[in-house]
Amino acid sequence: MADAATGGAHAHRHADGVDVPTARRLAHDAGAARLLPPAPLPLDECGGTVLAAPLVARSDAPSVDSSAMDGFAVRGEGPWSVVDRVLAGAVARRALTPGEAAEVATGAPVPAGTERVLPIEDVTVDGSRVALTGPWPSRRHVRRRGEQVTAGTVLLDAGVPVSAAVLGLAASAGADSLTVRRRPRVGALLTGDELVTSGVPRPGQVRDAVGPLLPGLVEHLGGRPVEARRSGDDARALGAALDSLLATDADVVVTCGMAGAGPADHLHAWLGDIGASLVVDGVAVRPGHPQLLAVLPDGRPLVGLPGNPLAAVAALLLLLGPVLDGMTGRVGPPAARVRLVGAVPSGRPVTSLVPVRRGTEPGTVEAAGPAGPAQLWGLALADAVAVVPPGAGPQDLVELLPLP
Ligand SMILES: Nc1nc2c(c(=O)[nH]1)N[C@H]1C(S)=C(S)[C@@H](COP(=O)(O)OP(=O)(O)OC[C@H]3O[C@@H](n4cnc5c(N)ncnc54)[C@H](O)[C@@H]3O)O[C@H]1N2
Ligand code: MOO
Repeated sequence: MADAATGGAHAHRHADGVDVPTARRLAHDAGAARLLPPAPLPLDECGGTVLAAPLVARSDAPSVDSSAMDGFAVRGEGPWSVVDRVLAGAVARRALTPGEAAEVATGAPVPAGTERVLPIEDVTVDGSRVALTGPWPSRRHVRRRGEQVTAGTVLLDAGVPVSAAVLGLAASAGADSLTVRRRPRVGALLTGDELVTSGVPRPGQVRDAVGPLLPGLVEHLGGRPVEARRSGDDARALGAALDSLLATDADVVVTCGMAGAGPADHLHAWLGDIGASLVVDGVAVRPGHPQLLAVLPDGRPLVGLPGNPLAAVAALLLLLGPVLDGMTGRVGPPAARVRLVGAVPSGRPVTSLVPVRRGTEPGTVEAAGPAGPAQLWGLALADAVAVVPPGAGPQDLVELLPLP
């Protein structure tokens, strides 16, 4: 690491950097310090945001007593005379008296006085008379008003990500808009003189693999990818590219490459020069230990990804994810914990990240494929990344970080 960078640095650093739980907590705290303001948004613009206020039911569900079946709402003993017809969108003309029936559609309001709904398959209809063909059905097939939810019920707490199901629930609850925190805008800078963006690289060149994976992962982690710029390796080019990226409205900056201590790694020096605070400078994890998190003088977080592509993904999962959670107030589900079977790292002194997929035995996962730091094959076959803590044995449960 370049000494110049320690000027503005406050991170406590040992050989490898901080441990994984500490890194994730520091990243979450840095994001939470930049909590985005809550804002009302129309429902159709809320997908992928995070609730900033609880979702409260605005009405009872169902809003009236309604039929759960296509059939006949009846009162008293049969046979019944059919006096009304209530299809979806309509309301009954009048209450039923004993011996009367109304034809009803599923979801339609039942007339006042309805005791039960007889499904169409359980009755015979003769002109305006309807009779039960068999014994009384065991169920009444009437959904009572407020049976599912009563007005004022808190359906979801602040912090819940707005999924497709949440949009549907919000609509059912009568909401036209939601108070949410938008996706933080994530600007990126990919560094490296050797990078090419098409074709098979010539000797000395490397095909950029992080640029193509970045938008999908940023999106998966709750951000909005807005810019992906490139810079060569010299210090001035890096500084100019970062300055111009910071002039955009990005809420978070991600860099790729230059996270290490090599001769062309000018990121630490630039961070030191501008007076950034280095919050995480290295994490005790394989792959991805040179990852870093800084807070820029204007308060924006910068996540530095190592150049090796799987190491870059490690940093996205361990640092960018928690930063974005902090900025949006997102509260994820409790971590899934499973047993990692097969050839797995065991008894290592630092945390290992292993791309995994569901194992054949229930409740297990197995390594998905080859996963060296510069290798994405296993990741492409994986549905999650397992976090294997230092010293973990083959029987231990491990946390899964889901992949898109
Ligand atoms: N003396 C040491 N050398 C290295 C160490 C170390 O501790 N001591 N750590 C190694 C580890 S681990 C990693 S990871 C890398 C980190 O490197 P940088 O973040 O400084 O990145 P670069 O040097 O620019 O690149 C490393 C490697 O990755 C390739 N790369 C970069 N960007 C991309 C991209 N967008 N797509 C595909 N591949 C990319 C680059 O060509 C290099 O091969 O440092 C190790 N060295
Ligand atoms: O972070 Mo590095 O890729 O572990 O090799």
